[in-house]
Amino acid sequence: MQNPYLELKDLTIRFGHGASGVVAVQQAEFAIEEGESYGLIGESGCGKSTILRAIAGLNPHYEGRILLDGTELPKQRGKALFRKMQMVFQDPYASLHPRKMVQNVLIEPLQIMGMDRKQERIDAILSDVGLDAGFRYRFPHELSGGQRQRIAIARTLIVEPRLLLLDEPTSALDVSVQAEILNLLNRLRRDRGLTYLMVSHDIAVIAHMCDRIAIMKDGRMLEKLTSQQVRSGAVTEDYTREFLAASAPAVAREAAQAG
Ligand SMILES: Nc1ncnc2c1ncn2[C@@H]1O[C@H](COP(=O)(O)OP(=O)(O)OP(=O)(O)O)[C@@H](O)[C@H]1O
Repeated sequence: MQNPYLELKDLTIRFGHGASGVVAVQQAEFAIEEGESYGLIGESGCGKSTILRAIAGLNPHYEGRILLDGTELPKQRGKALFRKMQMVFQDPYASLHPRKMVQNVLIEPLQIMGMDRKQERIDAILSDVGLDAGFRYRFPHELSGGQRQRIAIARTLIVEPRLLLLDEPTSALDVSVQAEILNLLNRLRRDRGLTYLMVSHDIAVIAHMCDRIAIMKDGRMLEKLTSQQVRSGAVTEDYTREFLAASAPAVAREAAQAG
C-alpha cells in the first residue's frame, strides 16, 4: 500500500508490572487506506479495545508507532487530532449525559473546535443520521437506544472527522435496531469518504461492514483476511476456523466446506 491513512507499527501495550502484569497487545501491525473499513475481531479480552483506545489517544502507555496520514501521532494529542479522528463507544446509554438536551450535546464539540454556523450544522447532521430537527430539544431519556446511538454518531461526525474508531457500536442495541445502525454507518462512510476501524466480537457484523479483517488472539493479530475470504472460508489458521464456527454457524459451514 502506497500511502496508508492509518498505520500501526509494532504496537505493544502492557498493563501492570511483573508477575501480575498483562501484555494486552503484542506487536500489532496493520495499514489502512483512506476510505477503507477495517475490522478487528476476536474473543473478549484479546486486546481489540486496547488498540482502539491507544489510537484514540485515551492510553498513551504504548510501545511502537501509530501513524495518521504518514505522520507519527504524539502520545499527548492536541485538538487538531480529535477533529480528524473520533471514537464511537459501545453503550449509547453511558455515553450521553442524562441532563443534556440533544442540541447541547451537539453544540459542545463545535464550540471546542471553534467551528462556525453551529445551528445550521446541527440541523444538517441530525438529518444525515435520520432524525428530524425536533430531536434537538429531546433529552437522552426521551430517546430509544437506536436514536441515542444516532445522536452519538452525529456528535462525532459534526466536527467532520476523516477516521471513525468504532468500538462495538451496535452490541448494546436490540437486534432489530442493529442492522439499521450498521446500514447508517455504511451509508455515512460512502457519502463522506470516511475511513473506519471497527471492533466487534460478532463476525456477521464485521463481515457486513469491513473490507479487511484481522483476527486477534491473546493480544496478537493471528490472521488477516478480506471479508470475501471470511465468507468463502479461505482461512489458514485452525483458531480462525474454530472462532468462525463458534460465532457464526453459517459462515463456519462455508469455511468447513472450503477447508
Ligand atoms: N485498564 C486496564 N488495566 C489492566 N488490564 C487491562 C486494562 N484494560 C484492558 N486490560 C486487559 O487487557 C486485555 C485486553 O483487553 P481488551 O478490553 O482490549 O479486550 P477486548 O478484546 O476489547 O475485549 P472485550 O470485547 O471484552 O472488550 C485483557 O486481559 C484485559 O483484562
